[in-house]
Formats: sequence, structure tokens, C-alpha cells
Amino acid sequence: MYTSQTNQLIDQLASEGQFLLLSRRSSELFTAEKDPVEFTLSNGTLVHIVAPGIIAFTPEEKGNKAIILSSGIHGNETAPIEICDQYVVDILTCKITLGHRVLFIFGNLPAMDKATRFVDENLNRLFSQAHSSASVNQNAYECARAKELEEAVEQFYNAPLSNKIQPANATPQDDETRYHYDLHTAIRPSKNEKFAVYPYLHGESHSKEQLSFLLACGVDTFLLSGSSTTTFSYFSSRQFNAHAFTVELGKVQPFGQNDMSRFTAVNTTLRQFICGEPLISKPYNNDDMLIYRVNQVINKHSDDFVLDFSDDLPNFSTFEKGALLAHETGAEYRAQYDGEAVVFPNANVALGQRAILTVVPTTLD
Ligand SMILES: O=C(O)CCC(=O)N[C@@H](CCC(=O)O)C(=O)O
Ligand SMILES: [Zn+2]
Repeated sequence: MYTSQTNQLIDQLASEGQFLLLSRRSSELFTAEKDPVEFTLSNGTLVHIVAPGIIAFTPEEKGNKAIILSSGIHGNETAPIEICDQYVVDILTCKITLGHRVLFIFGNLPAMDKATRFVDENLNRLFSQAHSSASVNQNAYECARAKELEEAVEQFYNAPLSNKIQPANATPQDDETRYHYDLHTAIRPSKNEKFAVYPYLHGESHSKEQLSFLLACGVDTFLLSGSSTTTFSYFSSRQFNAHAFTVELGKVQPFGQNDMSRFTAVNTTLRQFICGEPLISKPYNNDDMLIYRVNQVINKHSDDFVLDFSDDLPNFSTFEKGALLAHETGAEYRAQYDGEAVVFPNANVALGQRAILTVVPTTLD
């Protein structure tokens, strides 16, 4: 039995679908109940509100995929938030029916309200237990949120349904393939507008099928990471063997100012994917994509760290071998190859954090 307030909330969600809006306006509504808030839509889809901004769906006819779509891990990266918000509205109001279990995560709710990347700590540097490290501010909202997101991912991949609503035909979850697309937009413009970071796989093979899928989403450029990180996609990849990616869909814009025509391919393809509809993706061909490997991860160690190129230089701009990329007290950082390109350059990061990635072209075997 829920309180009348929760019952009202459930009715409102099922009629208007505005989970994100309610999460941002009145997040305490989602945490008032001792038991999980779960209900069933008219098409048989089970809805589980895990926490503000975190909602899981299990369709009556469950497919063989467990899919996580996260957005707003950085609060000012609005286009993916708007895309996922619309999916959630359409699912709750039964305009679309899912073909697989899907968990939606809207990451940093307070940062969305402030239109900032984060409030106290960069959420996408706090996964794989980094939220509990002595080097971060333990009182930051983002530390508690990273822990909550880790638990939500674990619960979704391993124990998705509470006993209360577990249908008689529920099957063990090890028949499912796991996916996690962590959707972002970049601070700078990019020569290759849509690109994805493939987390370090510790020697496992990269999935060409996944690259083809992302190509169908309009993502034609891939960065193969060469080391462990504390990002959300690495967490799902490493801990849960999910096909996981950080996907950059364009450039940061304020809410309501995204040119949604630039997201048609990703919007349509992800929607087909979660609904279990047939996908039209070309077979893998190296020539259709640009694949880079990460060559240098340049961290900032001093407050006087500066970039030696302009603030509006686009991602994937290339340098000649030996060109100075950045410097700080005691160190100069230079390109090591002709054609080495910079990605995510940002001098305004906390000490110890990544200030530039450099990449060089590669191919998959
Ligand atoms: O444009 C930028 O500088 C940052 C865009 C962004 O948020 N990128 C992610 C990439 C995460 C990864 O490397 O997998 C981030 O920096 O967190
Ligand atoms: Zn981001």
C-alpha cells in the first residue's frame, strides 16, 4: 500500500509521463516510500522507480537484452537528456512498447538545474569506487550519486525485479546481453561531430557489431581507450561485461536550444533498439569509420596548467610531431606522432584529472 501522495504520483506519471520533470521538481516524492515504487502500465510494462532520475522498465514480453541509457551525467549536456526524457514520456504513456528491459538514468539532477557540468565533483570521474577515495570531497552530492548509480546498475543487471512483482514467467537474467550507452555532448565543437569512447577492454576483442550499430546512430568515430578509467561506461564494461560506450552526440547547448534535426539517426535507431524492432545497419567496414587509439592521457598536476592552442580549437585537430600541446610547472606536453589529434582539451579541470586525450589513427583486426 502506498501513501495517497505516491498513488497520485503514479497516476500522474502514467497519464503525463513526466518522470524527469517530477524528479527535478520534487525528488523527495520518490524516496518517501519504504518499499520500492512499482506499478504496471496498461500494456503490461512493469515500472520500477529506483530513485529520483532512475527508472527501470520491464515489458510484458521481455526480450534478451538489458539496456541502460544514461544521460545528464554532466548536467549541462542537454540533447541526450531531451532525447531520453521523450523516450520515458512515450513509454509511460504507452505510445511505444519496449522489446527489452531498459533502465534510464538521468545522472546529475542538481547540475541540470544550475546548467553546469557538475556541482562539486565531476560525476564521470567517480565510478569504480572512486567516489569513496580520499582524494575527492566525500560530502559532494556527486559522491553519493555515483554510489547510487553503481547500485542501480548492479541491481538492474543482476536482480532486476523485486519479488513483489516478479512475474511467474520470469527467467534468470544470464540469458541477457547487457548494453550501456552513456550519452554526452562535448564542450568544444568537434571535427567529427559524433564519436564514442570505447572503454579499455583488458585484452578482450572490440565488438564490430557494436561499431556498426553506433554507425547507424550517426556515430562514425571511435576512440579505443588503452587504460582503466573511473568513467561510468568503463564501470559497466568492466564490472558487468556490458557493451558500454561514452557516446558524444554533438556540442553542449542549453535546454531547448538543441537543433534536434542533428539527432534524427541516433533518436530513431535507439528507439528501434529498445523497442526490439529490426535495425538496418551496414555490415562492418573499416572504411566507413575513423578509429583512433588513445596515445596520451595528459593529466593536470599544477594550477598553472595551460593549453598551447586556442580555446575554440575543435576536437580532433591534429598536430605535427613535437608540437607543444600544453605546459605547466615542471612539464611540457608534446605531440609524439605526426597527425596526433587532441580530444576533450580542458585546462579547467581539478588537479590530478585528465586535461587532454591525444589520439592516433588505428584499425581493428
Ligand atoms: O568535451 C569535453 O571536454 C568533455 C565531454 C565529456 O563529458 N566527455 C566524457 C568522456 C568520458 C570518457 O572518456 O569515456 C568525460 O569527460 O567524462
Ligand atoms: Zn559529458
